[in-house]
Amino acid sequence: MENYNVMDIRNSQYLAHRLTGDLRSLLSVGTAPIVVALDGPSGSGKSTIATIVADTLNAESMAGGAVVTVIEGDQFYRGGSATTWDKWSVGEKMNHVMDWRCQRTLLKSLLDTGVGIWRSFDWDSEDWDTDMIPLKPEPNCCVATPMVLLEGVYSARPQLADLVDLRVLVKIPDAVRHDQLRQREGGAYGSDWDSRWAEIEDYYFAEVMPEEAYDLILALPAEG
Ligand SMILES: Nc1ncnc2c1ncn2[C@@H]1O[C@H](COP(=O)(O)OP(=O)(O)OP(=O)(O)O)[C@@H](O)[C@H]1O
Ligand SMILES: Nc1ccn([C@H]2C[C@H](O)[C@@H](COP(=O)(O)O)O2)c(=O)n1
Repeated sequence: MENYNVMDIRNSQYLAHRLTGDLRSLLSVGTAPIVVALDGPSGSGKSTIATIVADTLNAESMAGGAVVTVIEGDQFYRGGSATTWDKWSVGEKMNHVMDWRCQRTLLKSLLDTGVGIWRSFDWDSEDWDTDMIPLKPEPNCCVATPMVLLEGVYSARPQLADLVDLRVLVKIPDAVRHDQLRQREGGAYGSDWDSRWAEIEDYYFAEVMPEEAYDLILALPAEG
């Protein structure tokens, strides 16, 4: 019997397989470019799932060109210093943590012109935890493919709703998610992480985007 309460890459592969099937169907009926938001709490496996889905659908492409373009949500991180962060209300934190205006401009440009240009947060900068908000000097550029997959926590937020065709929530047991975060972040994942990031994620998934606000919940089957 499968155990869904332990960290196992097959669980992300299973979720990716399910999403791939749904997106394949959508691609056969939707008008390109179709915009999909892959949302879920930090560490739930969104990036891993998005990569598997895109690799699978792109490999199937008869014409040889990419079918799915993945845009990584953490490129839009704009959190700032802990001092500034602590002064904000939960709503202000949610509004600031990711630059949804930049995401909006990018998606709109992809839909209107077929091309999008933006600058990513520089996670390698010494200044990542300051109010300076370091951005990489060289811009990113992408062209619209039949499907654009914006992955990242808050990607299904109401401020982007008119540009998004399908809102997907990745839902895995919290204990597994915490193990995945611990694996990725190592020592950086501790009590500070919970107080700094989990508070707004909890607020967002309870008050702003509860499960019923999504078009698709990507969850592992109930055990039994
Ligand atoms: N099913 C899995 N089994 C084991 N490790 C996994 C699984 N899915 C993801 N991981 C690992 O867990 C970590 C978090 O996964 P990933 O980065 O895909 O999540 P995420 O939801 O995109 O996270 P964040 O939102 O914080 O960026 C990564 O180190 C990834 O390699
Ligand atoms: N080093 C850090 C610090 C903070 N985060 C936060 C920001 C989001 O709440 C979340 C990740 O967002 P996603 O990658 O899902 O778009 O965690 C972080 O990721 N890393």
